[in-house]
Amino acid sequence: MKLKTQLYMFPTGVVFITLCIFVSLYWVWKQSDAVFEREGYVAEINSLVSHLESNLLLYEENPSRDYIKRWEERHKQLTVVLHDSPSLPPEQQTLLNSIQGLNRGLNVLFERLQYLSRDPKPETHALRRHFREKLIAQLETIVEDSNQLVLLARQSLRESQLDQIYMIATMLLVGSVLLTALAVSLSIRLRNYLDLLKGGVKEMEAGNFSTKLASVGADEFAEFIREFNHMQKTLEETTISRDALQKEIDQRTYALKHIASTDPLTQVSNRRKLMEQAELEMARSLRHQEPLTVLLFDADHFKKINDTYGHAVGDQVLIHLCRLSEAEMRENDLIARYGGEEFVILLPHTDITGASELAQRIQARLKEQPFINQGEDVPITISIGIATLSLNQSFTDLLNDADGALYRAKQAGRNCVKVSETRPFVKVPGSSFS
Ligand SMILES: Nc1nc2c(ncn2[C@@H]2O[C@H](COP(=O)(O)OP(=O)(O)OP(=O)(O)O)[C@@H](O)[C@H]2O)c(=O)[nH]1
Repeated sequence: MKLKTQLYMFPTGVVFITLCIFVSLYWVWKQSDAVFEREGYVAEINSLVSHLESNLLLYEENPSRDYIKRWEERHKQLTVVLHDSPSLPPEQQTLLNSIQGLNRGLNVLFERLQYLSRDPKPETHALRRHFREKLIAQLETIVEDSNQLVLLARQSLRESQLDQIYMIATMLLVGSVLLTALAVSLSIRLRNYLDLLKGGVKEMEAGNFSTKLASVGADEFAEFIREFNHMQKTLEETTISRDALQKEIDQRTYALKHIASTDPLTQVSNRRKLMEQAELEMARSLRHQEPLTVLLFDADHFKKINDTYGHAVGDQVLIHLCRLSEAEMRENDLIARYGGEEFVILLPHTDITGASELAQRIQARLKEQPFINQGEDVPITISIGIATLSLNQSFTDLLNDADGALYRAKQAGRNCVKVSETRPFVKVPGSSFS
């Protein structure tokens, strides 16, 4: 059943019950009116009968023509009243018929009484009294019957009132039961649909757009659920395309970051990345009181290699130099091209000893694995300067120290390692720096 129909049933039911109650009350009012009318009618009959009775008594005392005339007038009026009766139910109509029969007999009896009244014989006296008593008895029977008619009318009204009360009570009871059942069914429907929707919204909130809500039937709720599913599908598609876009952006951002921080020839970090990373490592080194050392190396007589083999081979030699160095480094170490044929290796948690060992390993490896150009070894050596971080020193100062050591290595004949003589960063338990 459609929700609209179910909602319309409430006012329709209330209007129907109210109408029935009004009709019922109107019916009772009409019945009461009819009883009042009958009471008036019976009062009129009783009044005329009473007149006839008193007229009869007067006639008995003085049997004059005047009283006969009055009797006839009253009797005529009574006949007219009985003839123009209101419409009555069968039982009351039977009673009225009996009154009409009695009325017809009144004149016969009165005529006989007149006849006997004119006869002065003493033996007629008893007969006259008999007719008079019969006439009075008949008049009283008319009064009794008419009173009975009123009683019947009142009884019929009472029955009718009881019927209407039962009918109204039944209607109110049935109506309220039906409307309550309707309200309960509506509230269950509403609660079920709201629970369903709540589940759907929670799923969406959790990022799950694929769960479709079950739409049963063809009511407004089912229509709403279908619209909800449609919205969920649209959102799912939008989210998928947004996710794909975000993935693409992430990939491109990563590529751009890589390009921005990488030397295009050797694919090691560039100077910019070196500076960024150095800043982090210096802060970490100071915080954890760990040594931080740099290794600065430069290819020896590189100009000669370029001149001998050409610039392109010189490029390949630089790449070879980087790959060999990387092979000897730890994961946390960072190699960066500092400029031209000069490279820096940033060594966290490493002191001078560790850096010197690495420098020697790189030199040894270079000796073992020279660059080969067209089947011919290209002899290449490097000079290395090492410096470790001192207290209150900037990274530029540290590089300058390493550069000073490198200079000394060059001066010492190249292909060797020199260490900066600045005061190293020393870890002292229980205090900060020394
Ligand atoms: N092939 C190549 N050569 C480069 C690159 N960058 C710098 N160079 C060359 O490297 C050479 C460096 O020469 P110098 O500064 O005189 O030093 P060197 O010849 O290595 O001599 P020392 O450093 O004193 O041993 C120059 O000829 C530069 O042109 C590069 O990316 N590729």
